[in-house]
Amino acid sequence: MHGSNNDFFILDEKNLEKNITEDELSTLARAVCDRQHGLHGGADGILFVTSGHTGVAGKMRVINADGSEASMCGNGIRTVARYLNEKSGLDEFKVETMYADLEVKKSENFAPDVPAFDAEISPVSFDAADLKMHIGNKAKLIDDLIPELSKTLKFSAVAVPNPHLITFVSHDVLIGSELGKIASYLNNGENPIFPDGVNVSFVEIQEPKQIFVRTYERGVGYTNACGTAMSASSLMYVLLHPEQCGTEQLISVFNPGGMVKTCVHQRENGSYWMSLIGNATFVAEVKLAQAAALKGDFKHVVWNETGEQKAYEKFAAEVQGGSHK
Ligand SMILES: N[C@H](CCC[C@H](N)C(=O)O)C(=O)O
Repeated sequence: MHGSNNDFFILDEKNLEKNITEDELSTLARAVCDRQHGLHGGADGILFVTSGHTGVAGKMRVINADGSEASMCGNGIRTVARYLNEKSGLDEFKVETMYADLEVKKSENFAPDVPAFDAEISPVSFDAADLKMHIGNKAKLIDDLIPELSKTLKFSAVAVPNPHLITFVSHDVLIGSELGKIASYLNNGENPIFPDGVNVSFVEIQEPKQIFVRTYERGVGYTNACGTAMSASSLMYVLLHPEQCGTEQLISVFNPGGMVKTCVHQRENGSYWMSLIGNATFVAEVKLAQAAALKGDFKHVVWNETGEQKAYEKFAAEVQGGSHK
């Protein structure tokens, strides 16, 4: 399944032939997601769906393509919401994630045969501890320089709850090589600033309430879109450009894979959360022996396409015209 062509294999614990260990789950993700030797061209990660605790329709765990686990996945939770909606018949429910049970609900289709869901993105924190960020004794980083990374770009760091490093840039910088350089340094090999890595996004403001977000993801690399990054970028857009957009206002967020809508909300206690509204496209139903999958042997996979991808590509082509890309 995918959200904005940020694609995942959804693995429902109920379909396992036998229990899977933590190591096997990590090995499985690396095997099936590999873009060269993986399953049907690979994916950006595995979303492992289990029953979860009372009060939720299911639980989502996020395993990146490199086998690392993340606390949240914005595009992913919309696809899990669709998966659970079709299993349960519920249009509005909660999904358990590592740090919170999040509200999801079925939305209006974005286009014919492009189903959409609305997901709560929360909790949000600016604290260095929650970001596992070390920049001197800074407790937060809001629109500030990190000289080790860039002499000119100003960054903001926010956990939603997975960690994001965001900077607002010109179109030329957005499409340049700076993002890859900075994100590779922070994610591939040791670095003292984000020892656990961080998702890095460059954001271009195209017009009021319309931004373009390009992300290099921790544990994956460049993706077509990153839902939590688009949500975090929307929050920083509202906080740093209040003259253009406030809370409770819809933002169009374009990305290399398509477009989503976001909205920033602030609770009575001052904390923020975001709505992330976008497609949840079901590409194919996949059947494969568990032992073969673990070995990266995909010769006997059964792959049944749903036909939805065509409709999504048509939608993405139409909206990209609107993003003065
Ligand atoms: N790579 C992310 C997890 C996947 C998030 C992304 N695919 C999304 O849609 O939010 C991390 O390690 O924090």
